[in-house]
Formats: sequence, C-alpha cells, structure tokens
Amino acid sequence: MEPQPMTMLLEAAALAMPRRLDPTDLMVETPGLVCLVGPNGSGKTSLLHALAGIGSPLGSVRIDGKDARRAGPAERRRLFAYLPANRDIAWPLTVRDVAGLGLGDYARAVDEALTTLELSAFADRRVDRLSTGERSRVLLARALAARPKLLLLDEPIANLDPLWQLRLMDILKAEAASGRAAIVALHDLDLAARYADRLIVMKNGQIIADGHPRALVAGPVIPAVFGIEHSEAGWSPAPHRTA
Ligand SMILES: Nc1ncnc2c1ncn2[C@@H]1O[C@H](COP(=O)(O)OP(=O)(O)OP(=O)(O)O)[C@@H](O)[C@H]1O
Repeated sequence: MEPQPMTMLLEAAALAMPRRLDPTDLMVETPGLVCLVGPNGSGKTSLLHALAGIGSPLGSVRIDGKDARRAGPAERRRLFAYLPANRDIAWPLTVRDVAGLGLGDYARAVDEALTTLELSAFADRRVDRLSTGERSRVLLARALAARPKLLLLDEPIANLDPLWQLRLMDILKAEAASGRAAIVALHDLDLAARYADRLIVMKNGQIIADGHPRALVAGPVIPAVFGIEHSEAGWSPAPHRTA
C-alpha cells in the first residue's frame, strides 16, 4: 500500500521576535514529535512564544491552512495548546477546575486527561496545595484535554520524577502517533534523542540544525553548541568549548 501523504500542519513564515528570535521559517507535519534543544537563552521559549502568538511576535503562523493569529478563542483551542515553563499557579481552584479552564465543552476529555496523568484521585484538591510536579501534570492535563492539533510545550518534564518523565514522553509519543504534532523544548538530550521524530537545535536565537535526532546527537553539532562531549559514561563538559 502506498504510504499516506502527511498532512501539512504548521507553517511559520519569517517568524521573529526582535532581540529574542531571528527570522525563522518552520514547517511541521503530522504526525510528529519535534524536540527543541539548545543552551539556556538560545531561544527555545521565544520560538514557542512566537508560535503561540505571545508577546507580539512578527510573522505568520498557519495551522492546517488557518491563520492561528486570527482564530477566535474556541478555534485557537482546537488549533494549539501552550504549556508555559512557569507552572507556578497558586489559584484557589481545584485540579478539575484548572484542567478544564476555558474548556467548557470538554468535560469528558478533561476527565480522560486527568486519568491519563493519573490525577483522578486529586480532582477535587486545590492546585495551590499540590507539589510542583503534580501542578505540572495538571497543566499538562489541560493541554491534552483540549485535543489540539498542535502541542507547544516548554520543558514539560521539568519537575517530574524519573518515572513521570518517561511516562510523559510516552504520552507525547502516543499523542503524536494519534495524528497530532508536538513541539517540545527539552534539556534532556538523551530523552530527546530517544523520543523525538525530529530534533531542532537552537543557538543565539536561531535554528542551527534540524534533522534526525540520533544522527544529530551522535554528530558534531550538539557537542559544539553545548560545549560538552559524549563518552561511555555519558555527557561531560568538553575541555575547551568550541562554540
Ligand atoms: N521578555 C523578554 N524580553 C527581552 N528579552 C528576553 C525576554 N525573554 C527572554 N529574553 C531573551 O531572549 C533570549 C532567549 O531567551 P529564551 O527564554 O527564549 O531562551 P531559552 O532557550 O528558552 O532558555 P532556557 O533554556 O534558559 O529556558 C535570551 O537572551 C533572553 O535573555
């Protein structure tokens, strides 16, 4: 059987944020889990912000042919969900309330997402009384519950324990396999190499490499960008930074 053509999902044309992100063209197709890696300050959050339309970015973003910037709130929820790096929510609301914020028609999907993130037993607890990792899972549940075409996730595994880091990457892989796209900023190169379908490497507000994760992680770009080197023991600082 002929392979099915992939759906063009996201097209970001000359997307930029002055002083934060250089003009960037990006096309992402479904299904796909795209990991963004790069040193601190390299522009991962800025790229996610620009894609999500946060902070008056320049350029245009089209998702399945629709201009994401012109979409109304309900349409935006179907197009994409954004998980910020800062999950420090201190609202006196329950887990179920927060997971369903702005998702009035999605009660069942919210319950399913709470189950996926193993939060059902917490559903009536206040989010401001949860641990940091638990709060992260609540906001992840909200992102998944909207069932958007595109997930934009900033360091979703930060604050998660090792088991939940792996579980979340499995969940994201399954989400991508079900026809979505996810663009995920990550600092863990090994998880990025293991799970991503595509790896984008950023430096100084630019995409400097974009390709197959294992090939990129085994090649010269990552060591040069981060100033690290790989051995049997894992990653370690390179004696002399080359980038
Ligand atoms: N609100 C802002 N206004 C101006 N410059 C900003 C703003 N936020 C970030 N920057 C700058 O933009 C650059 C990219 O920051 P960004 O947060 O996108 O990096 P990052 O790759 O996500 O970093 P990290 O790994 O530390 O989260 C940095 O030099 C940062 O100082």
